[in-house]
Amino acid sequence: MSILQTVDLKKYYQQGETVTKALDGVSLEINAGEFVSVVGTSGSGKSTLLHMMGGLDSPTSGKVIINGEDISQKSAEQLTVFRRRHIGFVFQNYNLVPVLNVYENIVLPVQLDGKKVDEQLLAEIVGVLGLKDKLENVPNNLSGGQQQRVSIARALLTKPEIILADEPTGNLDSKTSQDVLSLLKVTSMKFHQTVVMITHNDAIAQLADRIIRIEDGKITN
Ligand SMILES: Nc1ncnc2c1ncn2[C@@H]1O[C@H](COP(=O)(O)OP(=O)(O)OP(=O)(O)O)[C@@H](O)[C@H]1O
Repeated sequence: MSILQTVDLKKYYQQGETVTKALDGVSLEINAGEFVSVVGTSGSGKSTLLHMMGGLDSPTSGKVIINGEDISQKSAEQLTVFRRRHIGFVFQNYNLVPVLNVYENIVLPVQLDGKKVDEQLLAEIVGVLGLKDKLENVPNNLSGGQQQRVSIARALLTKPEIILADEPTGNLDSKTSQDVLSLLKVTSMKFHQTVVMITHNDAIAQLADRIIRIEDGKITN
């Protein structure tokens, strides 16, 4: 069953006379539970695609359909709520709040949504990710790999159907990258999530169930 679909998605940027076709007619379908990587060289359109899929930016034309809903039709406020409830983001630079400890960082999106923290799920997630002993640390006292595991825990706790990861291992060495990604794979399977991960690293991409290749804003495979 398709959980995420893009239909002839285009994103053009105009600067003066120049038009950059960051996405130039991308149609793809991702099934529920799939772990997909999006691979392409620098400037090929990967981040633009992920931003459109996550409703962080709107397309020039085309559709993004998540769970049967066309998110391109939503207002900015509707999108904010939709993102918080359905999509988890993992970024290369972790995006943790430095003054909050690990526990506070992980529960922040749930609290922002006015929901009660599922402490049992949280305990399970931090157990799998090996963060049980780190809950009171602030991010600065953690290694890059640990910080990325915190950002994965934060994404998982809101129980999103889809996790969008933009170069999640971009700042990590290759051994830590493999460890963090294996954990992302295990946890997303355990909690029945779909993962779309951007990378320009072919070895990392191979860990996915399927690889989508993008070049000059077009899918090439
Ligand atoms: N806000 C913007 N204004 C103008 N051009 C943009 C903007 N954002 C992206 N682009 C252009 O769109 C194209 C695709 O950019 P995008 O960031 O999606 O590539 P990418 O594959 O993620 O690259 P990288 O791996 O270097 O992050 C590039 O040519 C980029 O310069």
